[in-house]
Amino acid sequence: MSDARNPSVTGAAPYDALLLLSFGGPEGPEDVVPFLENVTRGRGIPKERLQEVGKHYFLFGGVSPINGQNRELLAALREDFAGHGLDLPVYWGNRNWAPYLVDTLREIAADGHRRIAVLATSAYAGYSGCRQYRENLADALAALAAEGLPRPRVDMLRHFYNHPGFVEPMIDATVAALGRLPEETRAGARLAFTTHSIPDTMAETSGAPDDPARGRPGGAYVAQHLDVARLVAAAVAERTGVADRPWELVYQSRSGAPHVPWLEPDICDHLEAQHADDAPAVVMVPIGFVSDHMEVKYDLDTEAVAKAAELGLPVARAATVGADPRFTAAVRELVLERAAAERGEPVTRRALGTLGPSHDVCAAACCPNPRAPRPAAAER
Ligand SMILES: CC1=C(CCC(=O)O)c2cc3nc(cc4[nH]c(cc5[nH]c(cc1n2)c(C)c5CCC(=O)O)c(CCC(=O)O)c4C)C(CCC(=O)O)=C3C
Ligand SMILES: [Fe+2]
Repeated sequence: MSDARNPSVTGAAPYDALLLLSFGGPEGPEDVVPFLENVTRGRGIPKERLQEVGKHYFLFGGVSPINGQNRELLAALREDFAGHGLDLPVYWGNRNWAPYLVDTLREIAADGHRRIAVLATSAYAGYSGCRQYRENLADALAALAAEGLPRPRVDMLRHFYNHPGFVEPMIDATVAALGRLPEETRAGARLAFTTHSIPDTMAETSGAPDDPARGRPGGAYVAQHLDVARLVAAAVAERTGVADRPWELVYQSRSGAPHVPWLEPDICDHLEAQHADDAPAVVMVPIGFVSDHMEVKYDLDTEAVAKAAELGLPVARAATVGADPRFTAAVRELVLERAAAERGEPVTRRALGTLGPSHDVCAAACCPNPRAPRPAAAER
């Protein structure tokens, strides 16, 4: 018997598995070049940029922290689900490194699962965090079909950038980072919210076709980040009693050819400008990332920290959400919410800020591929 008011009884039906879908990263020096080849296949990233990024990985022994973090998240999700009577197996597959998505989907199919909820480890709209994952799913499903295997139906869970379980840990992390600054700089310290830079054109076309931000400078990608930045800044103001602390949304990890415009300013240029403007200190808050992977470890903790040291500007970096129990609870909530919606039951979709919950099912024109249209799964 199912009871719509009690998720632990109703469970996640119609879903019979959750797939954690992520980027993947190298796990040793010999993995670095093949990993980068996987990432950049057909993307026109200059060779010099690839050599440069390869160096970032070699600096850390050729090991990206991202796979370890996903293993932690996977374990935390399983524990959270078990602790709340949610009997739903959780699988993990990546776009660019083992365990590869296609292998995980084969395993899911072999285990008899036919309807899968998918959580991409990417909080915001945009080609890289939305459609590209759905293209990867379409490719993997096509490979299963070619092998004569049953293809599970896959549904992507909505973007979680404004879910309280994602935003609240960031507020705590920002307050904690302020506390690590020299005491006399804390009240005047400024906040630099950082995210992955993307090409301007990719930003402008990000989001659903009927999203009011679509087509405006920065599109849904920037609008969503600004909403989160405002939320965190307002909560931090309340918690610290500093009402007018300056903040800005800035970017990092730019790649691509120099003549192609990408979102700016870069975090390092921003630190220089803050120093020139007599900022006593800056807290870098990586709101664009769900865990401390290479973008955070190198571009912020190594490069931006070195820039700040050169300037004599005190900086601290706020922690990412990682496997915070509020985040694993949010994932459980998103699964149960979508499952209820698929069963045709009324649902409450929790979301902070001004933009409301993101759509459940992407339109065919959501977050278009900047190069050429390709088949994508999980869309109307
Ligand atoms: C929006 C966004 C996110 C955040 C959302 C999300 O998390 O999904 C993200 C995450 C990540 N990006 C990552 C790594 C890389 N991204 C690259 C290249 C690119 N990223 C882009 C965008 C994004 N990327 C774009 C527009 C490109 C240009 C090429 C293209 O048009 O696709 C390249 C190529 C070399 C370079 O130029 O950097 C690498 C190695 C890793 C793994 C880190 C680790 O190993 O720990 C993660 C989590
Ligand atoms: Fe990236």
